[in-house]
Formats: sequence, structure tokens, C-alpha cells
Amino acid sequence: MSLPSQRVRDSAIFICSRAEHVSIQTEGVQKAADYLTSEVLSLSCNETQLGDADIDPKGSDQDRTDWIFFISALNFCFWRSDTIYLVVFRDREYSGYRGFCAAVARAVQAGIPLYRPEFYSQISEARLGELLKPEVGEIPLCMKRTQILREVGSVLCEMGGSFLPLVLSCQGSTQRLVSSVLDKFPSFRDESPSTHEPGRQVYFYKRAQILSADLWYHFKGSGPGAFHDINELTMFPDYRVPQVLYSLGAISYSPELMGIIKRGQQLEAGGKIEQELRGTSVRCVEVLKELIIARLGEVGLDKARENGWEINSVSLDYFLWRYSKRERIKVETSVPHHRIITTFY
Ligand SMILES: Nc1nc2c(c(CN[C@H]3C=C[C@H](O)[C@@H]3O)cn2[C@@H]2O[C@H](COP(=O)(O)O)[C@@H](O)[C@H]2O)c(=O)[nH]1
Repeated sequence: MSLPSQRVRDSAIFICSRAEHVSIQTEGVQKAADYLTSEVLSLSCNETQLGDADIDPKGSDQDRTDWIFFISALNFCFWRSDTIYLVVFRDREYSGYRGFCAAVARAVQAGIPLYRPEFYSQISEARLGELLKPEVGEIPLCMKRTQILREVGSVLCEMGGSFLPLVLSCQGSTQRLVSSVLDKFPSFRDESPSTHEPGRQVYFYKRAQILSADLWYHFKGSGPGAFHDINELTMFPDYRVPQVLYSLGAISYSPELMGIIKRGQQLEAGGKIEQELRGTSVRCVEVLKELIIARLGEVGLDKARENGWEINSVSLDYFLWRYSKRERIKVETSVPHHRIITTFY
């Protein structure tokens, strides 16, 4: 079987060749590549970060690795149809994914070792709900989150109580790490039968891939984040980056899909439209990457590196996701994000 990220790339090419509701826009993707090229030449990578030091993982390498694993295990569905998931921590408001990170930091500050497998392998739904409680309402999918934590927590406890040894055993390969995570933790198996061709499987692996990327990012490419094949990873197909690609004009939607999204209607998990949104996003970022590398040339790539940019799918994905925060109004007014109840993203 091919490497896991290659399976994602191959699925994306296949889905794009059959897609009816989502397509890459030839002109729009060129414009988006122009924009991203000028951004990596003029902005340092640090300037695009969101200043989240308060909510970042802290402690020893083992603590931070377990913290990042915990976040990845629950890195899905932070939207709600009634109100946003909002957490206040140290007088600052955080919403969505960052709200979740803030809730984890809040628990740790209160002396609760929430990210430790021995703690969460036994956690109850009520306790988890209390620890991740937003300002208004509840964390979405609390029961599913509890089940996932119990599943991954008990596997980690059997393996000695930490995720760090597994990371180190992968010897700097994201592909080995993604494969091991998929093998040991069924809740990371983000794949489904193709809705375009019976008998075919399509793969996305959003949480398993972003886990490797977040280790690389957090440890600045060394220690548990030293990966020699970081460029293998694809972007992480979630509900935010497709919205950004749409707002940049790089992808477009059929009138039917546009209607569904504008009405705030939920899509079917694992259905045709979802596969098209995710597969096209993966392919679109691959195309953008090639275009940006060609535009930069050797000299431009060196200049981008001086600004802290490696041009790979991970850094483009991070850029696009953060763009949804920096340019929130622009993105939100162009199109809402698609809605699916899922534990994959
Ligand atoms: N493709 C992609 N999806 C990402 C992220 C992140 C955060 N990663 C940070 C970690 C280290 C770096 O600093 C990254 O910036 C969260 N998500 C997804 O977004 C959704 C939530 O969105 P919202 O409701 O707006 O907060 C949800 O599906 C969540 O799983 C990313 O980077 N790429």
C-alpha cells in the first residue's frame, strides 16, 4: 500500500476528476498563487501567527507531546448552529479551535492534568463537559469526545502512558507516524467508500496528518518535531480552509451546493458533496504549491526561507487557516463554512 499522504493525494486527484459540485478555478487559483507568493516574500512567517503563547502546550517534551496528541484527538467540530464556541482565558476571548485550546490551558492552569492519558482514559462525559465548558452552552459532541478519549487513553496507558515513545520510534518520519496512529487509534481513520466509484476507498487523514504537522510546528522542526519528510503531508481538509479557498476565488461551488451552504443546511457525513469539498481542497493546495514554487524560483525560495517559510502543503495550509482569522469578515461574508457533524475535522 502507498504512503498515507500519497493515498490522500491520489484520492484528491480522483475526486477532482469526477466532482460535480466543487471545482478548481483556473484563473482564481493563479490569482491566489500570486497573492500567496507576494505574502511569503513580504511577510515573515512569525507575523502570520496568532499570538497564542498563553494557550500553547507547555512543560517537558513529554508533556507537550501528550498535550498536542490530546488536542489532535479532539480536533473536530467546534462550530454550533446557535452560537459560537467561546472560551475566556486570562481576560482574552478565544473561539472555535482556539477556544478549545484555551479550555485545555485553563484546566492545566487549575492544576488538572487533562492531557495526560492516565487522567483522560477514565474521564466521564460530565467531567469532560465541565472542563471544556464555553461561556454559553456546551462543547459540541461531548459524548463522542469522551468515547474517543477513553479509546486513545487506554491504548496509550497500555503503551506506557505517553505518546512520546511512539513519536520517537518513527525516527523522524511523518509517514511512519501517520501510519502508526491510524493503526493504533481507530478514531483517526478518516476514510470512507468513494461515492463516485463503487469499490473504491477515499482517504483524507486530517487529524492524523495535522498531528505530525503540529509537532513539527510546535517543536520548530527539532526533538519530537524533527521530521525529514514534512513535505510529504497534504493540507488538512477541514471546514475552514475550503471556505478560505472559496473566498480567494481558487475553488467554486455548484448553485445547488451554494444554496445548501447559504441556508446553513447540514451535509451528509461521508457523502458525495463532502468528499468533493475535501478532495478538491487537497488538490487545490497541491496546485497552489506548484504554482508558488514556480513563481518564486531559486532566488524567491531563498528569500521566502529568510522570512521563515518552507513552501510545502503544511505551511500553505497554516497560512490559509490563519488567514480565516486575520481576514475573518472578508472570509465570512464571501461564503459560510460547510456544516457536517463529524469527528474527523
Ligand atoms: N486545515 C486546518 N484546519 C485547522 C487548523 C487548526 C489550527 N492549527 C494550528 C495549530 C498549529 C498552528 O498554529 C495552526 O495554526 C484547526 N483546524 C480546524 O479548523 C476547524 C476549526 O476552525 P475554527 O472554527 O475557525 O476555529 C476545525 O475543523 C479544526 O480541526 C489548521 O491549522 N489547518
